[in-house]
Amino acid sequence: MAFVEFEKVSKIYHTGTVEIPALRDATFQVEKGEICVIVGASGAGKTTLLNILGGMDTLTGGTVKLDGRDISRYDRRQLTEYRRRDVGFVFQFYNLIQNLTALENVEIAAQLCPHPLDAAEVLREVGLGERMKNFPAQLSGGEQQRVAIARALAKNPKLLLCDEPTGALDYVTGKNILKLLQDTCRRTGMTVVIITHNSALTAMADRVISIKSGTIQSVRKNEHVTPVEEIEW
Ligand SMILES: Nc1ncnc2c1ncn2[C@@H]1O[C@H](COP(=O)(O)OP(=O)(O)OP(=O)(O)O)[C@@H](O)[C@H]1O
Repeated sequence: MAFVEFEKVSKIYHTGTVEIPALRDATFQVEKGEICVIVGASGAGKTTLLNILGGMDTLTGGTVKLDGRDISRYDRRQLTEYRRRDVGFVFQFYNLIQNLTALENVEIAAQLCPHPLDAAEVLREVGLGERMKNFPAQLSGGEQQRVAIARALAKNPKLLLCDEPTGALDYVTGKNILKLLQDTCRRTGMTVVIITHNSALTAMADRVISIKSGTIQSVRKNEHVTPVEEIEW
């Protein structure tokens, strides 16, 4: 049994009388502790897939299991609980609370879950030991994304989901963030799923899933994972 299992997952959005098939029979698996990069063009269905995996959206058909649990049958309350306890999210635009310090942003998320890590310790691990008392506006984009990653990690989640985590960052800063994600995955054994349109990032992944027009095109295990610092794009 794999850690993440998508089995013939479909998602149809309805806007008025128009049906938009965002996912069609999506089937794939991700093993525990892997970095999985899901790559595809704009509109391919990446966010839809990530939202379903993160319990933020429901599916039209199929089955999604995480760690043996069928999350696709969860009701709203169970999904809320799942999002709180089991999933850490990192978004393109950080989504920090502006009037809380870096430390408070991490603490507030940690308070939601039963077995959080120490917020200050996690901030030190992402390289922000000296900036904990700063507000988001006093931090660079890369530092804000580090806070967002610390916030996700402090929940001690089963799964870390990242939606274009470097989309708002310059090249070097983006690379540092990806290195942090790769190092964190290796150090903690956490399963990390990253969605991106940048196919260069597939080199850093243990598993590469390519998606086009809502259909999984290929699922590939990467035999030669490249350290982020050696990837160029
Ligand atoms: N809430 C929604 N209502 C209607 N259609 C939607 C909704 N969300 C997504 N779609 C449609 O579903 C398809 C897949 O969208 P999705 O956002 O998953 O793609 P994506 O690969 O993440 O794209 P991008 O890289 O631009 O974010 C698109 O055709 C999109 O317009």
